[in-house]
Amino acid sequence: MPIELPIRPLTAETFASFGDVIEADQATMRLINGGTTERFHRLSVAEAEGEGVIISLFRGQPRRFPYEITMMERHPFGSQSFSPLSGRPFLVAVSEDAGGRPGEPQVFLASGSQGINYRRNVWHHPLMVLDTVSDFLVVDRDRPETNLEEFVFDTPYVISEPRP
Ligand SMILES: NC(=O)N[C@@H](O)C(=O)O
Ligand code: NI
Repeated sequence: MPIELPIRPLTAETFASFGDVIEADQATMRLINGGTTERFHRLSVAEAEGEGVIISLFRGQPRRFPYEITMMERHPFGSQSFSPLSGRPFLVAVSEDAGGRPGEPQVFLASGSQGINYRRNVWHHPLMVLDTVSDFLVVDRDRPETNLEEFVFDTPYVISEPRP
């Protein structure tokens, strides 16, 4: 029987042990370009060992609910960020590491104005888009085929509804 997972709102505090939330944080803001632009500086840092950092666009198909989380993945040699280009909310599922395997996933609802950057080697579920096809700007390490570890759960988890 799948284990039900609750959804929580995404905040910098609740996400801190997994990575950073990319959003307009006034504490980081500095005015540039003659005062015409607000720069929210250094919201996160891209990490990549042995390969360059690249920028890609992911066009994700929406997940159907109830949605089973049967696996998690991680990227041992680099961080991975997702920033919504379509301005649409999406789900983020992350796990603490429990002796080389993911613990119970924690699920967050990211708003359309929030992105996330998974720190290097953090267990997460692949992109979970809601409702309609959505585009995301992704910053991560080049050659993803050499930077992927996956784990399949014995017992799946389930997200019944896409909203808290
Ligand atoms: N495979 C790929 O590039 N995407 C995943 O890493 C993901 O987290 O969506
Ligand atoms: Ni990933």
